[in-house]
Amino acid sequence: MCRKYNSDIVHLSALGNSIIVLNSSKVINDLVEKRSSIYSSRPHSVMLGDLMGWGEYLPVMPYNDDWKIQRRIVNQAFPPSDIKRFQPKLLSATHDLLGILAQTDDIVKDLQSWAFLFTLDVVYGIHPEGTDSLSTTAVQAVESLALASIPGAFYIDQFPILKYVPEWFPGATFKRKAREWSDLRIKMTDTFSVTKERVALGTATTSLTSVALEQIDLSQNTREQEERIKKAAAAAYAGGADTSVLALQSFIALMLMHPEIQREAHSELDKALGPGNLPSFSDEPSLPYITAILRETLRLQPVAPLGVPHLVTRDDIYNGYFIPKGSVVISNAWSVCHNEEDYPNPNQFNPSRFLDAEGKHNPNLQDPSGATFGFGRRVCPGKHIALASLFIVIASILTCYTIEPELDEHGEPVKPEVEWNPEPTLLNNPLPFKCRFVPRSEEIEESLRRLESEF
Ligand code: HEM
Repeated sequence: MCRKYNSDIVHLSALGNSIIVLNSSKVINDLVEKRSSIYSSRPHSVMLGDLMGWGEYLPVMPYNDDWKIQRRIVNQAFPPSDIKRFQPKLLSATHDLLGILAQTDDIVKDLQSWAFLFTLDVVYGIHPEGTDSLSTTAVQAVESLALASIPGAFYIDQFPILKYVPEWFPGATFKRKAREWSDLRIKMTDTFSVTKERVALGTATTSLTSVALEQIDLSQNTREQEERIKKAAAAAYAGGADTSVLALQSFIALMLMHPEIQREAHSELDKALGPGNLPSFSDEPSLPYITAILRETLRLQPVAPLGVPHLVTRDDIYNGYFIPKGSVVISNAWSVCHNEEDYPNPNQFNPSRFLDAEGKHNPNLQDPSGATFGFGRRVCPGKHIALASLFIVIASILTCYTIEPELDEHGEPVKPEVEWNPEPTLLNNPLPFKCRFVPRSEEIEESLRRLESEF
């Protein structure tokens, strides 16, 4: 539509709702960034907000004073300038993952454990063993959030009156689902009490929750402050886990389809690290190709292609267009990331586009993380943690393994073909695929054995 009407701003009308789609960095910057005081709310969702109870949690709540306070809690714990304090936690979760990849029979499950391990540790300072019930609850709660966020998944959002239908009423399965999913939210939010106890005992490790608890103002209502920390922590936990898994799934799928790019990455890693050594965060400056792979993965397959919708809270005029208060605003990250002017041959997976002729970072090319983590005041507060965790896990997987196609019954490699889900989901996921993680050398196998014995 953007091309057809030669406009990077498009208006849609659906059941009386006004939807504005912004298709270029320029309009997104002009509106969602520069006029962020009126472009930062969220559309109301009956299913997510009222029935499942997520209405007072960061990703779902409207732009108000409570949002600002909860947002500050997360920003103070994750200042972009000081992600270092969480690096050991990210490294530890990555090493746990490395140990199991060679024998994996369910990649998605293993990636979920990695993401929940590091988010649980970063948000609550908890390091559970294996399939701990805390992770299981969180996986289910996040799954329920994702299902309820699928546009049009529940009629209730188009016909809010249905929320008064009793649970036993024929066809009211959405109400039973909402109750079960709300129970999961409550259980997950309660993870807070584990950290609170540890902080009181002096045994807590640094986490979003411990940092926030230490900053509680004892002269004010402490119960209210704790409630906000609880919700901010649960939002960060929920916001971080699924998204990171999807980014990593896309990376693995792209590596499977591009052995030539794996070879290039292996060569950079071997030169920078030497035989048998695993990467650490301090290696990042000498691994520009790995960073380029991360950027290109997020660009080609953005995790949230249409971002998360914002809501305009005041009438506005832009370039002669009237934008009514209450319009839903969709910042089209996909369109920004596939813009041919910035990224020639945008559908091609080509990490080298982010490097200059000497193989260093190309400062003239837009880093797609400016679009893939959202915009304005609602920009993802976990962005820097997410980028750090993805860098270390990508560098570590490529150091240890070659990602290869599965073998057929004759021992021949099956041609890898991965497709991404064409359904209108909020998050972009590759459809299920199989692959093998083949250790790259005996030295690496030895390092992996050492890791296993350490954990
Ligand atoms: C690859 C990983 C990730 C991606 C692609 C991602 C992407 C996003 C996007 C697109 C938004 C919506 C921004 C907007 O409304 O404009 C968002 C919001 C959010 N993200 Fe992330 N995210 C990731 C990881 C994380 C992590 C690791 C955390 C926390 C540890 C986190 C916590 C949140 C929270 C709490 C929000 C809601 C912010 C608000 O509404 O004010 N995310 N994220």
